[in-house]
Amino acid sequence: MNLKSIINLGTNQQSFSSANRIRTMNIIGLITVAISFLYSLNYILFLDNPSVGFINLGFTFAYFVTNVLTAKQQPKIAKIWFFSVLMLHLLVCTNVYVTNASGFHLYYFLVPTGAFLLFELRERLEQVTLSALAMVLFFYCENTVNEAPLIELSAQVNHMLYQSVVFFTMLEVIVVLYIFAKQIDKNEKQLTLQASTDSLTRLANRHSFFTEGKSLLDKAVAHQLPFTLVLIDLDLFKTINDKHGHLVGDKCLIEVTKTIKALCREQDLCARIGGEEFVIATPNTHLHDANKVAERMREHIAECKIPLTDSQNLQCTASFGIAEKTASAKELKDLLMRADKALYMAKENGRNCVKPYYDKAA
Ligand SMILES: Nc1nc2c(ncn2[C@@H]2O[C@H](COP(=O)(O)OP(=O)(O)OP(=O)(O)O)[C@@H](O)[C@H]2O)c(=O)[nH]1
Repeated sequence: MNLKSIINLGTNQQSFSSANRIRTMNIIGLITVAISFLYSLNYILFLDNPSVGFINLGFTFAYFVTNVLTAKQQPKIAKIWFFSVLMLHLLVCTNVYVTNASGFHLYYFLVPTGAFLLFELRERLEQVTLSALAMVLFFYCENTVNEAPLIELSAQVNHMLYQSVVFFTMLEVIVVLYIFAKQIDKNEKQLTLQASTDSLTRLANRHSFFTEGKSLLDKAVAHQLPFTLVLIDLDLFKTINDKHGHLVGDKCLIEVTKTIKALCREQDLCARIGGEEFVIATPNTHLHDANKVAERMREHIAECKIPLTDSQNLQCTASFGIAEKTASAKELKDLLMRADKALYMAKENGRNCVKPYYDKAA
C-alpha cells in the first residue's frame, strides 16, 4: 500500500467534496502522527524521560486510529475522535508533562480552523462544539500553572518548544490551506468542464458552442478569414430509438461522435447542440472545403456499423447543412439559420446527403 492509497482510504462511494475532506483528514492525521512521534523520540532520547515518551507514543497511536476510522468509512467519528485526542493531548502536554511556558496549548488554535475545513457544512454542531471547547481549554491552560510537571524544563528549552509549536502550527495551517486551495481549483475546473460538456458524447454542449463559436467567428470576421458551419442531423433517429431502444440510440450518437471527431481538425469546434443534432464550426475554411469534409463524414457515418447482436449490426445515416460566413451573415445565429435551411433541403432531398447554403447576394 503506497502513500497515495493511504491518503485515499475511505473516499470510495463518497461525493466529490466529502472525498476531498476525508483525503485532507487522512493527510492531517498522518502529519500529526509524524509530529507526535517526533516529540515522543525527543522525550525519550533528548529529554531523557522515557515514561513521558511512552505516554506520548500512546497518543501517537490514538492519532493513527483516525486513519483507521476513515478507512472503515466512519469519517465523522474519525474527525470527532481526532480533535478529541488532540485536545486531550494538549491538555496533558501543558498541564502534566510540562507547563504552559512550552506553548503546547497554542496548538488549540488549529482546532477551529481544522473543524471548519474538515467537517461537512451540515455538521455545524460538531464544528461549533469543538471550536468552543478548544477556546475554553486554551484559556484554561493559559491561566493554570502546573506546579509539578513530569519534566522540568529550563527557560531555554521551553523557548525552543514554544517556537517548535508556533512553527508546526503555521506549517499545518499552510499545508491545509494549500490543499484546500488546490481542491477548490480542481472543483472549479471540473464544474466548468461539466457545465460546458455534453455528458453522453463529451463534446461541447449547446451553451459552450454559442460562447466558443462566437469568439471563433468574431476572430474570423476581424481578420477577414473564411468561416463555415456544418450542421449534422441523424436520419430517422426516432425510428432507431423506437425499434432498438434508447441505449442503442445512445451508442449510435457515440459512434457518430467518434466518426466526426476523427475527421475534424484541431482548430474545429465540435458540439452536440440537440438530441441528434451536431454542429462543427470550422475556422479558416471555405464552403467548398467544408463540403468535401462533410461528404467524407457522411460516407464514414453511413459505413459505421453499430453491433446489435453477434451477427446483427445497425447502420445509420446523417444529413448535412453547410453555411459560410458572408457579408450578410456575420452572426452565429444567422449562420446557424442558413445551415438549418440547407439541412432542411438535405432532408427533403431524401436524407443521407450534404447541402450547402448559397448566399444569393454573394
Ligand atoms: N437515444 C437517444 N435519443 C435521443 C437523445 N436525444 C434526443 N433523442 C431522440 O432523437 C429523436 C429525434 O427524432 P426526430 O426529431 O423526430 O427526428 P428523426 O427521427 O431523426 O427524423 P429526421 O430528422 O427527419 O430524419 C427523438 O426520438 C428523441 O427522443 C439522446 O440523448 N439519446
